[in-house]
Amino acid sequence: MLEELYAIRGSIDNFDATLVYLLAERFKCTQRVGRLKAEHSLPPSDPGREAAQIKRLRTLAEDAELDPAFAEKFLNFIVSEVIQHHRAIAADRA
Ligand SMILES: C=C(O[C@@H]1C=C(C(=O)O)C=C[C@H]1O)C(=O)O
Repeated sequence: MLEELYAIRGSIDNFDATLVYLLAERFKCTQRVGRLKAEHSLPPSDPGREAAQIKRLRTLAEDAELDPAFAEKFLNFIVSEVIQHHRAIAADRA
């Protein structure tokens, strides 16, 4: 039993590592978007884009048998952090 538990935990650790790498790459992209927005005086957030992302992710989550409410909450958590970064980038340029 313990052998199986440790094996499963090994996989969980690998998944967590990929999440960190995925998030790091995503934040590199959003930082670039933040710099572009600041250069062109665009607002930090884009509610229309966010609504489209939520709709898409909820469908993907359903297909993947992941709770769509959780997928939405998770995206919102990340996007609010991104918007704070964009505000900081814009403030640095002001
Ligand atoms: C990255 C952007 O800025 C914000 C952050 C988003 C995100 O993290 O996906 C999406 C929309 C924006 O509110 C963008 O406009 O594309």
